[in-house]
Amino acid sequence: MHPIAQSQLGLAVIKFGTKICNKSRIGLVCVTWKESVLTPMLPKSAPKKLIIATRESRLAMWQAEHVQARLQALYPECVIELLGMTTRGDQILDRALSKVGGKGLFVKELETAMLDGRADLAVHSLKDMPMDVPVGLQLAAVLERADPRDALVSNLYATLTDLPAGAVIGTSSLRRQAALMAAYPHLLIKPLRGNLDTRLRKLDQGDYAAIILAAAGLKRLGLPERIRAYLEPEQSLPSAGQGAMAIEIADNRPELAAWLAPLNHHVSALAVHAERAVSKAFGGSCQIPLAAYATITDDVMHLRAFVATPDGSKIARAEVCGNSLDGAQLSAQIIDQLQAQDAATILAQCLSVEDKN
Ligand SMILES: NCc1[nH]cc(CCC(=O)O)c1CC(=O)O
Repeated sequence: MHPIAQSQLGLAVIKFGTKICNKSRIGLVCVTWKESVLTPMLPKSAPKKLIIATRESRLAMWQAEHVQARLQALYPECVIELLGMTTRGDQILDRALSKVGGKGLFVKELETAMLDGRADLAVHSLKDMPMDVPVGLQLAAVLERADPRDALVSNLYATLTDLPAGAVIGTSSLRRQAALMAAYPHLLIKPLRGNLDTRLRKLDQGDYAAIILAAAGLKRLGLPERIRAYLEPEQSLPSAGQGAMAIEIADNRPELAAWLAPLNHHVSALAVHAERAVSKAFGGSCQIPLAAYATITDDVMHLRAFVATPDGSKIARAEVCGNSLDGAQLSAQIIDQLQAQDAATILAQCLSVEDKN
């Protein structure tokens, strides 16, 4: 196995395992390792002023304003301000994210603002957050997950099966690319970067026959009518955390963590933590085509994942069901299943493709 993959596999299981073991199973509220998964009661004190760091894309602003409104409802007396920031991920638009350093590019400036005391919290799309929360920071809450599915957006075609051979599909996600190329080898995938508005503009200019976007983002921007078809998990398994927003804070602010805890959605948090443990085991970046998606019904978690080569020619798939409080064990089982299908070779292939680029 690739040495990086090997060490990361071990690490993920141990850390996630620690988290679950620390958690009380008799109903007492207890904040675990770096990410809290249970929702405590509303704290007795209330914040006087909160500054929310956010990227300035329309989606990021919507998400920050959503959190602002939720907090305002909880703490009517509190002054809540937004601090808009540009990240390197917003600036570098001419290269695939997988080639310029991945997810951290969208969150670093916001994290620095919190560590410097210029902001109290940052609101992120959880999908864009690296699997390792940097030292000094923690996830304080995962909000209730919205639609996790990918969506087909096109001015010409209503479904993926309508697309003719040679049609150009826009996506810069290696996960979406691998899923599409495996199922529709006659389609051409071309990179598509930029925020949602930019991507939609490029589609409307005629650069692509269709593009794939997250349904949640389109709905948040008030553009559900742009969705021509939903890609069900069987067609395009979502990426870890897709559709969920997260709140990040400095880890030396327990009172702030308590103020934000009522926004945590327990079931969504259980699902995305399991997904992120799988993603982390395989490097947790956007450099490899990786999907991890959990649903929870009646306390039963159904966790699915795949690791693929970028062209979709090799795909390792795994699936497990179990108690939703056993996310750590379920993700470890998924990782084992993927390894048994030679995920390490797939991963090594991705990394060597990456080296050549
Ligand atoms: N990678 C960018 C990104 N980050 C979060 C979303 C959508 C909203 C979400 O998944 O919560 C998107 C757009 C997309 O993938 O189409």
